[in-house]
Amino acid sequence: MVPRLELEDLTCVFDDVAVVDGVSLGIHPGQVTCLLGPSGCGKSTTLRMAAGVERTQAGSVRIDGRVVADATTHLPPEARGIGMMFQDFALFPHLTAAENVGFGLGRKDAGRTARVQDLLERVGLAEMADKYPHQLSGGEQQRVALARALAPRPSVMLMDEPFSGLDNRLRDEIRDQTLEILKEEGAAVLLVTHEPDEAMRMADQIALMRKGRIVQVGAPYNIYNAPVDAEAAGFFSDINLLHGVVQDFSTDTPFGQFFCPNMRDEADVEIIIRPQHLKLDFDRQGTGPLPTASDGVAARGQVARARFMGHESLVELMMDHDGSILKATVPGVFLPKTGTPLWLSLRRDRCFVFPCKRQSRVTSPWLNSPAA
Ligand SMILES: Nc1ncnc2c1ncn2[C@@H]1O[C@H](COP(=O)(O)OP(=O)(O)OP(=O)(O)O)[C@@H](O)[C@H]1O
Repeated sequence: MVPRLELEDLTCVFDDVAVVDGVSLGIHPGQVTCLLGPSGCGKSTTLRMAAGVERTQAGSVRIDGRVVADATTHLPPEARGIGMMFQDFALFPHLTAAENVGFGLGRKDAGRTARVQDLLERVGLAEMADKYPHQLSGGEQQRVALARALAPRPSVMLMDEPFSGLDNRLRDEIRDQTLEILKEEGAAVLLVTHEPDEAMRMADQIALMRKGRIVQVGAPYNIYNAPVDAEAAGFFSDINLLHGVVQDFSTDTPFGQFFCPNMRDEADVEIIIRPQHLKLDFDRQGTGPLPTASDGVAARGQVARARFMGHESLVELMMDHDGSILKATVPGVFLPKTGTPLWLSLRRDRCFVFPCKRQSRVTSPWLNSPAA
């Protein structure tokens, strides 16, 4: 099946810098794709090229197989059959909620009133139809903006940080409502965000972007559980990072041996693990837990700090073997005193081993860097 929205090799150069560099992506009807990445990586510029607000310098944008932009073609945004929603909502202040929603529908459109009414009901604002934007809360304005963007039944929805103006309390609820309506409408959705949680919550597919390029595309589960590199892993959560050196396709660590297939001898490697995949155990007069196949060998440290985070506790251990700090999270309340000896093991199926990309070679092979 041809994707409804196809970006192929999109490139945008500003002042000799490629801020978007060969981006390709396909989005099917009813699918939400989140373009996720740090500030300045080129997400909005990509979206703006898809919308037609920014000219496409190289590559192409196709909607339902039709070229709407390439080096020689440029359909304006209103001729592309897209809905757009940006972070400032940009409602017309002199129009009521109902008039805002109906704005993109022709005055002679027979179904106009019914469509406006239906959308206002679905976003839970039927009672607010005659209110002006300044009489609505931030969350209500966001919902009017959503209804307005969806009113002409766009085949593609382009959304740039559409929830960033909302306070935290409202945001989750509105995200869920928005997702439900987007799914009902069946548009292909490209949503820009710099928040991993938002992408995990909303996306069928996440496209992770860095320095103008897409570095990984996949379902949230796959991106989280099989990151392409340490930076991708660190984008979604705090991580622990151990360094190792390859010898005979493996590296030895105080937590046991890790395989390093296809890596040459003497190569530096990084072993990444998220804090929730470390296991803590009591000291038992210095003996610690026995090694197991799934958790490898345990290593000892002393509690440097323990904090209660709400639904879990974060324990930082200073490791006996090199003085580095490793972080482990434990469900519920676990607040051992500073200096308490504890043993730490790593869930080996949750460790990622990557060639080290960093330029500076570390002095201690087991040094744990601050989380990315
Ligand atoms: N019109 C422009 N002229 C020159 N540089 C620009 C222009 N628009 C964007 N840039 C630069 O391109 C880079 C990418 O910007 P873009 O807005 O696409 O990033 P982003 O990933 O959406 O960031 P954010 O999450 O902060 O919005 C930035 O370094 C930005 O300064």
